[in-house]
Amino acid sequence: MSTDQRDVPTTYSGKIHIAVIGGTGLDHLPHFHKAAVLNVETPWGAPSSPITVLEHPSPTTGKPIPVAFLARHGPHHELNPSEIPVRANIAALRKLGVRCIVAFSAAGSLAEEVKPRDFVVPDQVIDRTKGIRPHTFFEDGFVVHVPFADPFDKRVGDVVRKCGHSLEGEGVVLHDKGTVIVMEGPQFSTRAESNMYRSWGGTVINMSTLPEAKLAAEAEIAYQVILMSTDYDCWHDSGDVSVEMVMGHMRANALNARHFIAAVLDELSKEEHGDLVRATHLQGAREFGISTAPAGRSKQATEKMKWLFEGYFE
Ligand SMILES: CSC[C@H]1O[C@H](OP(=O)(O)O)[C@H](O)[C@@H]1O
Ligand SMILES: Nc1ncnc2[nH]cnc12
Repeated sequence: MSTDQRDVPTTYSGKIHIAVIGGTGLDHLPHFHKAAVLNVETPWGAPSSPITVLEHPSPTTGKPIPVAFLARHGPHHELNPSEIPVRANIAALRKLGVRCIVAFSAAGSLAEEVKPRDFVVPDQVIDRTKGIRPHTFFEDGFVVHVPFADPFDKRVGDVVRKCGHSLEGEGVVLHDKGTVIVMEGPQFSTRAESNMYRSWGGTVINMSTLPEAKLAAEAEIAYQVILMSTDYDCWHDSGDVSVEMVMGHMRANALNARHFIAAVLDELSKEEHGDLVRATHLQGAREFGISTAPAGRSKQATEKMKWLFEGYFE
């Protein structure tokens, strides 16, 4: 353990509403004050990594606003996309008070106009995971069906888009919408699959946006992912995707990615977004959407639900 880490508190008393989930090439956020590092246990196990609490001064009030940061693949990228304990990640963040997540992920481009190093703020998703990832909180005697027609939160998405465009003069290229195909992995696609996804209207492809977005929706958390294109996948004649290619583009564009996230955190820390980061527009949706009648609810599942949704189901 570094001296730096030894000195950081392991508890944090305030509520944290905003979180960033980082992926490949973005396993920490430097240049933020590290207020705490938390080890949170959930009924779904431990999250991918300890959760770092960063404090970000609000540009309007100067007040330090806490932001939770979680490295999706673990502190040393030891979890492949199918192994990520996504339920524990989302549950741990919700328990800390998080109601607004800005996720970040590398993605292959399926469209000529989305060049490597461009950013995409998608508005749709197609699920090509294979059912091997636990993907719901609502099971084992506690059935809830959640709307998912618009998989990302439009309000958070619009804040993210505005911030991305404000950085255009600094070399950020942003595509305001698109469909992300989420595949199982860890192998990349075949050429036939890549061409099929293009024919479906896919804009970009990755392995991590699901079930993350589905579980956030279940947990009444406003969620938007920012994708950075790191390759043209294998449909393109510029060379097949490899980890070296992904990492090369990610490293080369890391500064833009960090500026983008900092701009989003600046904006979300403003008082005018208080309701948005508390997701008051989503609040309470799960409490009354249960399909299972009280007599059919298992005690074990109900306990987990009470843990996750404090104050509901009393
Ligand atoms: C190292 S390339 C594959 C990897 O990159 C994408 O996203 P993330 O940023 O979460 O790592 C993709 O989903 C895969 O996990
Ligand atoms: N081409 C690709 N396919 C799936 N996931 C990716 N992550 C980055 N590039 C990718």
